[in-house]
Amino acid sequence: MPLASLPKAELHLHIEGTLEPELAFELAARNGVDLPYADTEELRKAYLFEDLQSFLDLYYGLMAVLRTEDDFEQLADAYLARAAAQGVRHAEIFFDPQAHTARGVPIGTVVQGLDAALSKSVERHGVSTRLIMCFLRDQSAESAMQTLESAKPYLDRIVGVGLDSAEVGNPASKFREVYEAAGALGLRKVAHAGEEGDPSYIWEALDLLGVERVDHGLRCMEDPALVERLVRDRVPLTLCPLSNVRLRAVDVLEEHPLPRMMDAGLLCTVNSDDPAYFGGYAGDNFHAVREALAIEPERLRQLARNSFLASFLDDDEELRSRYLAEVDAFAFDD
Ligand SMILES: Nc1ncnc2[nH]cnc12
Ligand SMILES: [Zn+2]
Repeated sequence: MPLASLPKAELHLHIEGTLEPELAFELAARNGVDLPYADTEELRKAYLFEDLQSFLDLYYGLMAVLRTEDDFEQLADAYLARAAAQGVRHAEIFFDPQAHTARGVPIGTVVQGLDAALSKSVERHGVSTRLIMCFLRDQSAESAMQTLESAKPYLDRIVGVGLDSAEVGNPASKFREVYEAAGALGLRKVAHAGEEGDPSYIWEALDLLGVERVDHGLRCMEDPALVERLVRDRVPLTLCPLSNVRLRAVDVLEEHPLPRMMDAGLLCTVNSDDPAYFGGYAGDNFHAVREALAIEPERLRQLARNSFLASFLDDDEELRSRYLAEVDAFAFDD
């Protein structure tokens, strides 16, 4: 079987980051939104990012086209179809409520629209799903708390909370209270840390927020004590190799620390982050790291196993076992 069909879980995926230019223009026309680009080609040409912030500016701007439940359903359904075609069997999907409520789109519209796609995903695409609500770390702690409060009617559809957006200058400590409150509501906890921020951002996510998984975690390699802690506690890292190149967290994929991270005993997973912007979905990321870093088949299998082990499928161990058996049975032929 081709590598793309290696069964895998995607654990670091922003649904808003799956908005392909074609769909953006379709939704813009439907909703009467003017985009500052002539066509999809011109929009794609703008995808040359210098860092995280230059990406976020474009990313939040393009979200203007997402307005109705149907828009969110269509967005999520298109992602699930693409992910399924690249071997994704389970997806834990981030969304950014504040990026929509700030534009007057209620959180209920977002969750109900996404849920309309997610609730049909097993049947339509053979992909099980979970939904994770992220707080924007460049907004205030009060806004995060209000967002958690506004999500209360929808918590049966949300498995956990995350933290994303501009990292440097917005440490995890700012969100200690809201994570405590989320934990008290039974929500799982993850956070972006160590993408652009130094290792202290990862320490804070672990020690102050009590996260179970670290999104990115790339810069942990600068701190041996931190690596030791992550290995000891088997804290999964959701790495996004193509994203790291596009946002210049690493210069070239050939220099990505993934092999060294695996050698160090870290529980690494490979994910796509914002695939419409960074040049590839989950299977494309696996393919790219295999080519650039010469990762051998048994290590690719380990990455796929890790994705299910790191997932929040502990509420369905039978399903997790089935997925792991699929990974073990996979025969590489390319
Ligand atoms: N890579 C990333 N880092 C932080 N926030 C994000 N939001 C969407 N993608 C992100
Ligand atoms: Zn991310």
